[in-house]
Amino acid sequence: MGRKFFVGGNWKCNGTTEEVKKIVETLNAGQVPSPDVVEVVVSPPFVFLPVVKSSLRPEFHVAAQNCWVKKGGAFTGEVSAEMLVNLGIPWVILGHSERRALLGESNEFVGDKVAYALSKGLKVIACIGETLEQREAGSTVDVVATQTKAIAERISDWTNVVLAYEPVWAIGTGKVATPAQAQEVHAELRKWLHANVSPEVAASTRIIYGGSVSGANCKELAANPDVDGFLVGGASLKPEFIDIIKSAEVKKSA
Ligand SMILES: O=C(CO)COP(=O)(O)O
Repeated sequence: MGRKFFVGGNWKCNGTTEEVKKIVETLNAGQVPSPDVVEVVVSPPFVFLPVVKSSLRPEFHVAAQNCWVKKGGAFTGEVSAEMLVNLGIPWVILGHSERRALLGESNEFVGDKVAYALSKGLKVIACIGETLEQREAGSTVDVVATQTKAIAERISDWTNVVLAYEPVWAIGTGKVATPAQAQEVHAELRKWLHANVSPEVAASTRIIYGGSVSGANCKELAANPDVDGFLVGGASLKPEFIDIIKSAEVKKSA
């Protein structure tokens, strides 16, 4: 299997030049496990990608927070997958719930984006997750399976995909999923991949958790067998991100 622990930092729409410099300094000074144990990817806003890429320690990588669904052209305000490749940006986050909810990105649109980005050689952190209403209605597994299906139907190779389960009710709310809640959905997703894609893809695809992950709760979450890492929002802007990266050690000793 060998699913390497993955910790992503999604900076969202935050940061000034000065703040970005400070965050990078903190990341560069942090004592973290070796890249054999944990893969670290930080995702600043587009405008800061070049400076972060050039100043960040070399074993950490960068991700864009979005890209356009097809080849660039007359799409004002968009950034294409080709541009990210041209700048040497290896990763992109797609389908974040904030974009799904606020910008109306549908499952199909996200699936198309994932397929296009992969076809251009980008690695993709694909986000899925249910709202509170959906969870309370008992449809969590259906919702995340439908979101995953829209991706699975459009791609044939999962090697460069990390699936980020981010329950919407846990994002930016301080209300983290319990380790049992996270494990349950991750296990269901792996089961879905096993049945609908392949046993190999189910065994090798990293499924990471996002939603109010902090230095205080990361170890307990990381201890779950199907939690292969995190996508961190607010705490990725703070020094505690280093502690979250360190939670990879929990796997090593498991
Ligand atoms: O949306 C997230 C990461 O993509 C999670 O955000 P928070 O960690 O701030 O809840």
